[in-house]
Amino acid sequence: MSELVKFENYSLTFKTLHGDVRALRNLSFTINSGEIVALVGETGCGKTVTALSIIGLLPENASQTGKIFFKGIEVNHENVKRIRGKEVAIVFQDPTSSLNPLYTVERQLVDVLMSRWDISVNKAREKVDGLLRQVQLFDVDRVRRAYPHELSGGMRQRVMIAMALACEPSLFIADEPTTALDVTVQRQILYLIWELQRTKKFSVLFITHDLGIVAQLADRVVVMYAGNIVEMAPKKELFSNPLHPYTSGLLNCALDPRKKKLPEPIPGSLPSLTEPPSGCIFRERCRRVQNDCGILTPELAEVRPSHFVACHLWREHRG
Ligand SMILES: Nc1ncnc2c1ncn2[C@@H]1O[C@H](COP(=O)(O)OP(=O)(O)OP(=O)(O)O)[C@@H](O)[C@H]1O
Repeated sequence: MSELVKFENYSLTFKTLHGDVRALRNLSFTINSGEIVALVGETGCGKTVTALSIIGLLPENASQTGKIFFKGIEVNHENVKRIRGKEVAIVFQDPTSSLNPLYTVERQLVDVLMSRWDISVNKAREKVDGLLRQVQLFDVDRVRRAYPHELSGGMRQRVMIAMALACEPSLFIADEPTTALDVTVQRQILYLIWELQRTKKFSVLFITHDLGIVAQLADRVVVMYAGNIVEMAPKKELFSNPLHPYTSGLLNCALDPRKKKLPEPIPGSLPSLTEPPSGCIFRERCRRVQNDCGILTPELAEVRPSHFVACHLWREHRG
């Protein structure tokens, strides 16, 4: 498998009136061609800004260090526009805010097709039916003419996915695409993404805090905590052998209908990103904290094949 996206010691800071928010710290990971990588972690841990960094959609108060490569070429101000909306398509949680309420579905798909492929309106119109069918919107005539408010949440999300497909991306980023939908529609949309990935072979960066989704969809999992990658492994390995206390905590938190008791939450909350604690970023909430944890920052290291963890507990196992 070749590397499609590579983060190399990438850090991102937001300058604010209350100080520097260290949103991402020293991220190093890859998304390979044709794989589904799940990015998981609590709200505010940096999942969305990681995705936005790939397509350079960052606000003016952001400053970055380190590098991001796309297909082996470093992403910069000049080439990022060729990547955004062309090589990389993104679908967000709330399709309502991503769609233009004043335009029909057809108009919005035509706009995307024309700007991506530099084709005529008529050529673009011809492609709309095919795209709607690919996302299983079979009532094509009605959907083409519909405004976003005339569609259900699930249908709107399918339209968003159709807009992403119109770009024929190499990377499809799905940022909590099912969080706003009810459970049955959620499953349908997930299945659709999975099926499209299998046929079109694009890579997927799937952002979620739902480990149930990860268990079904992902090939590999990257666990983030307060802007840091704390663990990274193939899905089966991560679920059967979680090494970081934070990952274990997340897995324990998952609701299991077979258990009689409510799962125990991870105590405490995310640390300040303006004044992060010294040493290990997770130590204030960790049940297995040791003396070293307050002094040394654990590095992400491979302790089993393809299994990386940033935790002093596994220091002896580093390769
Ligand atoms: N423009 C900004 N200025 C200052 N801080 C920001 C800005 N954008 C994001 N942040 C901060 O960066 C951190 C990471 O945010 P991000 O949206 O990536 O989290 P997330 O893991 O995607 O959360 P969620 O699951 O809620 O979407 C948060 O602490 C957030 O407040």
